Amino acid sequence: MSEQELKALRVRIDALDEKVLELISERARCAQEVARVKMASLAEGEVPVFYRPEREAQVLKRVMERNQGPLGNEEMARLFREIMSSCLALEQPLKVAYLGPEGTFTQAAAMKHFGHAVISKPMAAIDEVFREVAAGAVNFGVVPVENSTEGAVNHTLDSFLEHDMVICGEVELRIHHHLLVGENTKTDSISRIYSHAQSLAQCRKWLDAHYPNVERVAVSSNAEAAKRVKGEWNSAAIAGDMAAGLYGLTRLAEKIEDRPDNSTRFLMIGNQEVPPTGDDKTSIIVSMSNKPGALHELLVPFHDNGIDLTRIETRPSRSGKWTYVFFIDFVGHHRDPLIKGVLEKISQEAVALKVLGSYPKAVL
Ligand SMILES: O=C(O)C(=O)C[C@]1(C(=O)O)C=C[C@@H](O)C=C1
Repeated sequence: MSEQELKALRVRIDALDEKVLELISERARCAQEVARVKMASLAEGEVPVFYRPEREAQVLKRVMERNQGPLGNEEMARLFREIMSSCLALEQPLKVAYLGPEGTFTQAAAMKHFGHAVISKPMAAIDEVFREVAAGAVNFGVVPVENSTEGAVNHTLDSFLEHDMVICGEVELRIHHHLLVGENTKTDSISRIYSHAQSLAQCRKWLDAHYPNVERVAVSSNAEAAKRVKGEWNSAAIAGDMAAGLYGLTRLAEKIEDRPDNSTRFLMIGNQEVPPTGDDKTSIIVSMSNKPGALHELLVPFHDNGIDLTRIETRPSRSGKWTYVFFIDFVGHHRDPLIKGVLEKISQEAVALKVLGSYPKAVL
């Protein structure tokens, strides 16, 4: 390519950038107008709701449907995700608590869902994320709920039993783990590998094959593991890209998770009910009386109405030894007449039924 051709293309890019800039600014002004309208239509004592997850899901879906490349759908949606995040910040900067410290996969999930224009607050434990939301110190919280290799994150499920929380969104993240070392690490004398217990489990076979006699130390998060390695010459950490970047560690081995499709699902928790989008999921907690056939009774209304169950999990209930609660996710919104009927049927048989929330299926 000649210098002249390159120059001409850059002139075109500059002109396009100018238009993009103008359009983004126009969009941002529109969002400011939306905020004004929302404020003006408030009833006496009503609190404005600026963040609208159902609308955001629709915007992102539309972008993906209309995109004709060459950028991929996900790439394009990610760009719009950030534009919307900044537009929302003009209306109201969202405060989001997540399972920290900085550099965790949960932080990456929070950014994927809300974009980068939020004020994010790392918390030391899952329960603290719930408490921070309950106390009103933040608008939303982000917690991991299940991993495709290791299953349920029990701390999260148990926290739902203790707090009244509304689930308002979900996000799925592909989890890639790396073996990370610091600049002072003697890589042939590694005697300890730090990581979160879930991550150690997700890399169990790889560790058995490559570091069978090395001590595995479970710490509170992958980011904490990365932090520790920085100051030690004989240790390594298993963590992801964000933690590696944050603590300046290098990858001794990449993508060491036992299953290549290793993914984690995260939930956004808050106090805000989300209206239907037409492509939603609902999460409920049910406790049944301890009698034969109770689980069958619980599942029949779903089957009879052709409702797609996406997950069912059992946890010990807090109210008695050997009694259980079921966490169930299914496709549909609790305001759909069909789902309403099913929930009514279940509540007739159940000891207790709590709808944790209906929310748009993950778009990104
Ligand atoms: O449509 C709205 O209610 C808006 O506030 C606008 C907008 C956007 O930028 O598109 C911004 C924030 C909301 O979460 C959803 C959408």
